[in-house]
Amino acid sequence: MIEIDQLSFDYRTFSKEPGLKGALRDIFHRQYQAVPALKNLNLTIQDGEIVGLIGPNGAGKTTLTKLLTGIIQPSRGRVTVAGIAPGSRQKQLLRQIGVMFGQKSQLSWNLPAADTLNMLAAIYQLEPDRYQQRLQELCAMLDISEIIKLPVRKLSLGQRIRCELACSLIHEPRYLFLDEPTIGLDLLTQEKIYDFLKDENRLHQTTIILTSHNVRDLEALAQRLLILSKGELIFDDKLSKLPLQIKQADAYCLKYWIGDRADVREEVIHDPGQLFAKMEEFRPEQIISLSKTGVSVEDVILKIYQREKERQLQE
Ligand SMILES: Nc1ncnc2c1ncn2[C@@H]1O[C@H](COP(=O)(O)OP(=O)(O)OP(=O)(O)O)[C@@H](O)[C@H]1O
Repeated sequence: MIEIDQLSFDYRTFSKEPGLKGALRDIFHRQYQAVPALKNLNLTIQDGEIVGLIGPNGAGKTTLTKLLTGIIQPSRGRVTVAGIAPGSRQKQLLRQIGVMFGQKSQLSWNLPAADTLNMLAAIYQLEPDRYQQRLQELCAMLDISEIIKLPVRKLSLGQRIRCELACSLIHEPRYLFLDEPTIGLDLLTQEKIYDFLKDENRLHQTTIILTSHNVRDLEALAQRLLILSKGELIFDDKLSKLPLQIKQADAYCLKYWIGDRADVREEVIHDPGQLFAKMEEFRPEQIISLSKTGVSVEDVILKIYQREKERQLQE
């Protein structure tokens, strides 16, 4: 379980004066400022959950991931993962954490991914049989048996990301942190990654914290959505509970003819149940078209960002 209690984090920064004089002045009278990145966050994530984390640039998502993986320590408040403070960097916890950044690689450019996997097995002191078994499982699930033998520089982005995922999961972590895992990937490869992550979560009850600006990722995977804005949690619920009702936003436009073919009618129906009932009334040839319209989850999230920005400007 991940428990976050009144968690705050401030970066300490200073402004640099321009020119040589400014640089000299800075040495003796440096003006420090605290940049609040997270403010009094309260949150509990149960084991086995897939949680999507989203928010505008600068909202504090990376800071939260860094706190949860022990890269930085809280300024105030408390965070524990499996009952241990990540900042303590205890081996017992680090072995249970896997991290993958879509934009940063943990692979060596000139070496095959298999070498990195072997190195990780040594670092995590994986028992040889267990390692081989896990490697085979990941190779089969990610379809990388041949790819891991090639130098990383020869791989496509999609192939590399699949190898990165294998590296993040080779030690069977209970908590997986993913940051923009599908950035730059084509739709088909994105789907493959979604299927893999769903299987990994189902088979091993891996808790997944997914940070992404790609709403498709969140729709495909996240059982729960967290929206951060200016270091505060402004939404924590299922996607279907987004404030502008998605149900109402979804609309089905049914076009059909009755009597003679010239009598064409169009109806907009919101409830899928009603839609099916309506379609039962017709013979298949009477239905001219059926299309889905309405507001997408992406539109709703954009509206939330805009509303938050307006609220912050008014304050
Ligand atoms: N090393 C740093 N020193 C000072 N301020 C920082 C530092 N890193 C981040 N910040 C500030 O902390 C706040 C949160 O940044 P963070 O990187 O966590 O946001 P984010 O939600 O991950 O953004 P993005 O979507 O752009 O990656 C921002 O105001 C940012 O300017």
